[in-house]
Amino acid sequence: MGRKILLINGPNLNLLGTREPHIYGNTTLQDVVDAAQKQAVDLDVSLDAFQSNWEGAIIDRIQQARTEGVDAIIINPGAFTHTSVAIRDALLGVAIPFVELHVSNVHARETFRHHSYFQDKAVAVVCGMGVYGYTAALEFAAKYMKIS
Ligand SMILES: O=C1C[C@@](O)(C(=O)O)C[C@@H](O)[C@@H]1O
Repeated sequence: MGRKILLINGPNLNLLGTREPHIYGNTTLQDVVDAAQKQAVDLDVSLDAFQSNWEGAIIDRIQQARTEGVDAIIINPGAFTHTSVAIRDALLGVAIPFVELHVSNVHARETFRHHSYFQDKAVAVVCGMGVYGYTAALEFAAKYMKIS
């Protein structure tokens, strides 16, 4: 088995597929996770997926990742992207390389979405590819991302 990858989705991403479909599309989070699990088998990596609407739960999950030997994290922090120093600190605290992911092109939206507390620390930032971004990020994390 290859790398151990953790996929984290933050607040309101449980509503994917029904939430503002003109922005986020019609694919549900369950569909995204199922497709990612199939892709993980093909890529010979182990994938664990976690979603929470709670900042503290996301921080706890990130801290747990260190004890599990997770090699890489893919995170869509949702609105916490633009607010959370605490999640940023958690990612830096565990020192696990991560990819920041957004379904929508945040730079083409409201100005408050242009700033990210993660972008300067992420190995890569994926945005505006719709849910295909999850496929791209997983392939990158499994095959090309440098891990320490
Ligand atoms: O909840 C989200 C989803 C998002 O991270 C995206 O996937 O495009 C973009 C964020 O600005 C927003 O708050």
